Amino acid sequence: MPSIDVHNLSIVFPLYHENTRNLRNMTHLFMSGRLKKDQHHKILVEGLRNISFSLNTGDRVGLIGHNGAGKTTLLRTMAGIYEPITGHIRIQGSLSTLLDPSSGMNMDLTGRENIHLKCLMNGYSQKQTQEIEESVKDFSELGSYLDIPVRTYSSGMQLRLGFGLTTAIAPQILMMDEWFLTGDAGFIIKATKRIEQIVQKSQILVVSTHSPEIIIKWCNRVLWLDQGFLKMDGSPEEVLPIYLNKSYEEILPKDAGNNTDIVQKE
Ligand SMILES: Nc1ncnc2c1ncn2[C@@H]1O[C@H](COP(=O)(O)OP(=O)(O)OP(=O)(O)O)[C@@H](O)[C@H]1O
Repeated sequence: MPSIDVHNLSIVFPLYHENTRNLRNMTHLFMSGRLKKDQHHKILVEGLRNISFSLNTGDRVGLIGHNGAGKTTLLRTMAGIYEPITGHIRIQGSLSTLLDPSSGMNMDLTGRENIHLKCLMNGYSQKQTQEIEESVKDFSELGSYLDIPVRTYSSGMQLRLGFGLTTAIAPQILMMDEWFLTGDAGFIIKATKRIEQIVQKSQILVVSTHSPEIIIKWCNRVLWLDQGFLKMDGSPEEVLPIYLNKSYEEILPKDAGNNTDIVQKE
């Protein structure tokens, strides 16, 4: 069964930029107590501070928190991009991430070659590879661009390819940053539909978002990060009213009762 166990996790970032000597630029970080000095007097920012939680099958988690709270850092650490300085993360199950459109993509290869490479790395059969290629081709609408190097793509084209490829097969665990649902209006509609299909099939979802609508639609659990700490862990009904300082009825989208494509909550 897929699961995620995060225990006493802390992440720090060294600050190398010369502006770190300018105290005015750093006031908000000083105020929050998130700046430290190491033994060489280098300034460090605490991205995450002593976080613990466990996720199991059926958990559809919305990560919320104000700018700089640590949402992206937590997603990136769970995805294995950042190394914890203390604590540990244990993940069981197949994991896909929608964090960076070009991540895992070889920019010198064509879109089609990248599809084949990913399928090869995942050990997919020839038949599965053909199906994935068809699915990505349809979704991305890249046409003949699929046969030229990815480095020549616009950022929107990279997004279509990365999104199409990552969502072609439903993983057991899906992690995504909500900014993935940006782009032109047509793409957002298409991407939202595809995400909703994959969200229904995935057994654990973690989405970082500033949107209460996404949480109400997709999530049955909310982790509220504040200044790098885990401030609250509960259902949307429990956490959102406190976070937004509104009643749950005020937060509910007006058409919530009529929405037919809402993901079923466990
Ligand atoms: N590469 C980095 N180097 C230095 N500091 C960083 C780095 N990445 C993040 N931080 C710091 O870590 C803290 C958490 O940042 P993070 O990007 O995780 O926040 P967030 O909740 O995702 O914010 P937002 O909603 O604005 O995207 C912030 O104080 C940020 O300045």
